[in-house]
Amino acid sequence: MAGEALVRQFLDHAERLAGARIPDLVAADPARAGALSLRVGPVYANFARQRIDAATLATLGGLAGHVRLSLALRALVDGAEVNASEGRAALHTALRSDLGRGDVARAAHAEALAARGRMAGLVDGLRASGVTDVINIGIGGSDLGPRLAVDALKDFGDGRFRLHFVSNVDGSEVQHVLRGLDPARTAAILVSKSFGTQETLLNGALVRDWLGGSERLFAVSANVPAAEAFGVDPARVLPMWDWVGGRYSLWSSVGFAIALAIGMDGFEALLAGAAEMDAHAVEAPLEANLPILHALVAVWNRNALRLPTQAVLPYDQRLARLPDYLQQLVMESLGKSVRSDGRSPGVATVPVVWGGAGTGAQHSFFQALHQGTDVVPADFIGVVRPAHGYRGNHEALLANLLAQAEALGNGHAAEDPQKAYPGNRPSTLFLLDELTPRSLGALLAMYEHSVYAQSVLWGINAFDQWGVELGKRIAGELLPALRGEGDAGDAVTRALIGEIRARR
Ligand SMILES: O=P(O)(O)OC[C@H]1O[C@](O)(CO)[C@@H](O)[C@@H]1O
Repeated sequence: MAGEALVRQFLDHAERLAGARIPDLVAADPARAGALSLRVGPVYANFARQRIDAATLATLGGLAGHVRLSLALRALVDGAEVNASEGRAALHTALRSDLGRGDVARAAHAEALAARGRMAGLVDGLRASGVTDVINIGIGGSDLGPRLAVDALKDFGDGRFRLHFVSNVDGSEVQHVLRGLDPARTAAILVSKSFGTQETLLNGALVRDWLGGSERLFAVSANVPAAEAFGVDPARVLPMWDWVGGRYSLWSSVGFAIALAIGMDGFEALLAGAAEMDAHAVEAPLEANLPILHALVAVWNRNALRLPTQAVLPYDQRLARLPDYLQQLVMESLGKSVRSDGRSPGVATVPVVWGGAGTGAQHSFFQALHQGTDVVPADFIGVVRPAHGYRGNHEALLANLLAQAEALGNGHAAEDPQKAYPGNRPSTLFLLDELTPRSLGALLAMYEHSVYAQSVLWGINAFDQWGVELGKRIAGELLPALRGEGDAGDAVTRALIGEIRARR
């Protein structure tokens, strides 16, 4: 079907479903809960509480076919130049899968395996040393992925190392981390794809000097000469490549801290979980493809229901950092208002991603989710089998998870309007059998593929981030002015600099 006809259909469905109520959709079809669910390895997803129906999904599937989503996924893993503005591939899948066809993908996979072998050697060396504490110094993708995985997978480590993270250029963070550590028993990993990031270089220099030498200084970078010039021994520099985006990089040597926390076997299991999702994303038909379904629902919520934000609500304290991680993955990837071909997408793109872990979040922002004027679609993520023996707690956690999705969807009538719940608030519910390296890998890869699929549907580049450059440049120009060396900034900034300087 031609594109315009599909868009017309999409708009017709949007109008039809604008008035539809989730409880009615559920009541109308006894098979809905099963029909709108999908399992891929350890990840189960249920879309029955989304404001969609079979006809909508057929049209969305038509749109996916129209933009050749399956071919686009294949092009991604094969190493096509999907990052057009930088003339690069985005081969994060090659870090964990050998799905890619052709020389480019195969060469990338071979390089990834070689780097992983070197990383395993460094892990062994550190384990055999007297080091007790390791600091990961990096920001954005060089921080959020390792931080999330180290936190989420604590139960899988033997506790050989205490892992610490420093990302902010705010000196309080590094001060608090260094306090109480012994430089003679601490190692630091500088993680920076570019090795040009202000925060990481400043913090890295502080820690390098604090360590009093470079024997316990490691680096992960695509800019090996800069890491060496910084004083890191080449034997302790692990490679990165321009074909891996920072926010897609935890599967590379950027995951060194993860391997230190859970061992190489655990790290390999994380990659295997992601590889399972890669194979599914590339091979499953559109209508039974979890990341594609997730992406179609995201586009539906953004463009048909016009919902401006998206909540991520893990019901597992170990996943408390997932909203932060997904904020970068989604918002840096999809925060674009120009298509790759230079045209306007013509529709809204990225939602604001936010969230927090249940049940704590229930006692902070859930009031607004239930009765606020904006409808916020949510991804709930629960874990069936806990890693602790407190059965009563876990049952209460799961009961809360199920209750919140039901309450948001169905609402509740009351005579007193203050006490009424409008409901009709869509959500997707994920269940992991257990939180393991494998299931975490599969879940994160699901989000990566969904983000890429959304970018293809909108025609935007998911792999560049030009929007972060201007602020960095201006900060560089303001630095001398803050020190009192000349003038910079506009009238407001100059007034603010004056205020700061007067109070120093
Ligand atoms: O790993 P690097 O090069 O230090 O970059 C850190 C982060 O900075 C960004 O480039 C944004 O400023 C992210 O995309 C990236 O993850």
